[in-house]
Amino acid sequence: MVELHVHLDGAIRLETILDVAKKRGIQLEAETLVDLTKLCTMEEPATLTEFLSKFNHYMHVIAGDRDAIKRIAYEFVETKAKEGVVYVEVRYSPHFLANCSVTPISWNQKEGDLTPDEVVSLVNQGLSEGEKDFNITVRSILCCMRHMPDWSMDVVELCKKYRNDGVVAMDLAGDESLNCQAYPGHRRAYEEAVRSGIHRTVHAGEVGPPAVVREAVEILKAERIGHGYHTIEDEALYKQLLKDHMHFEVCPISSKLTGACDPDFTKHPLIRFKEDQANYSLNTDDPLIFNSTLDSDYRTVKKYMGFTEEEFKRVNINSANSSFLPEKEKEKLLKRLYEAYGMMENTGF
Ligand SMILES: O=c1[nH]cnc2c1ncn2[C@H]1C[C@H](O)[C@@H](CO)O1
Repeated sequence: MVELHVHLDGAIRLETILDVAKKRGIQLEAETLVDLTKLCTMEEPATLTEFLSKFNHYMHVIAGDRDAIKRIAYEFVETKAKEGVVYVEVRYSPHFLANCSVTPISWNQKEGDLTPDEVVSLVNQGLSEGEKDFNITVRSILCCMRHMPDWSMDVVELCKKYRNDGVVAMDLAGDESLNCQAYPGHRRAYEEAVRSGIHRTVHAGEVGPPAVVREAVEILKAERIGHGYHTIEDEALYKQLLKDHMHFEVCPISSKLTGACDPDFTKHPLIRFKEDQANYSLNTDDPLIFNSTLDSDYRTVKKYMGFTEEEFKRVNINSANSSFLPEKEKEKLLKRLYEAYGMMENTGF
């Protein structure tokens, strides 16, 4: 399987949070695994804002700690390898994990000496050690945050600096009610990304209207759309994106629990994407918070949306094709998939 949309800070092991908190002498609101699970995970549909508030319960444990940051990256790779993923692009905000050279410092941390730049270097180390030990390919995407436009230029500069060290693209995450007209910092950063050949994805149309998707494509020059469910409410835009083979990074379980989509999966926009043979991937988004795995997302769409093995193959080949790997590496990944699926190379979809 190929996974293109998963947040590193939404994919931390609860055991690791408990362990690091103990080592650092940090007080948590929950002291046992059972209580921490209740605190950090969601079972019922809520809102994106409620979902985003879950990060407040544990990010202060990991942020600012070099060992912890490297560890979550390494463990992430182990988890994905066990799930049967062969290629994954994992995303995070370097600024959220830093405690210096960033304003404001997040999660009520005291100022320290860990910069966003060093965070990227630590995550890269953890990911590449994991790649070697678990034999899968991992690349990363650095996130700008909607409410922090002053960080965005930094993010694109970090993408440029680490482009030969596993960083393949930039993203814009967070609360999409904050549009880019009001926040020109993001637009400037995305313009710089285009100029420098940095790949671009944008969270859009997850809970927001099709206008946010249009802005992502037309102004930010997004090459992929994070979620994008509400695109189908603007038929002309949707048809145009279908024609352009725009890639939608779909996260089924996430879309129910964040309140992005109707909780009745049989009414999900993904069904329309499937019927139209759109270009999309299937992803976990934040498996820690949704208490999910890539397998549970696949099982969900199989059970409620009539997904077949053929469609899963098509989805993964499209995902590999829409990955932000350079052409040569993309070809290698596609070859690995074709072989695993027992397909000839030219029988793609
Ligand atoms: O599904 C999401 N929509 C918008 N923002 C999100 C989602 N999942 C995680 N994030 C935010 C919270 C994380 O701290 C940040 C970077 O990974 O991205």
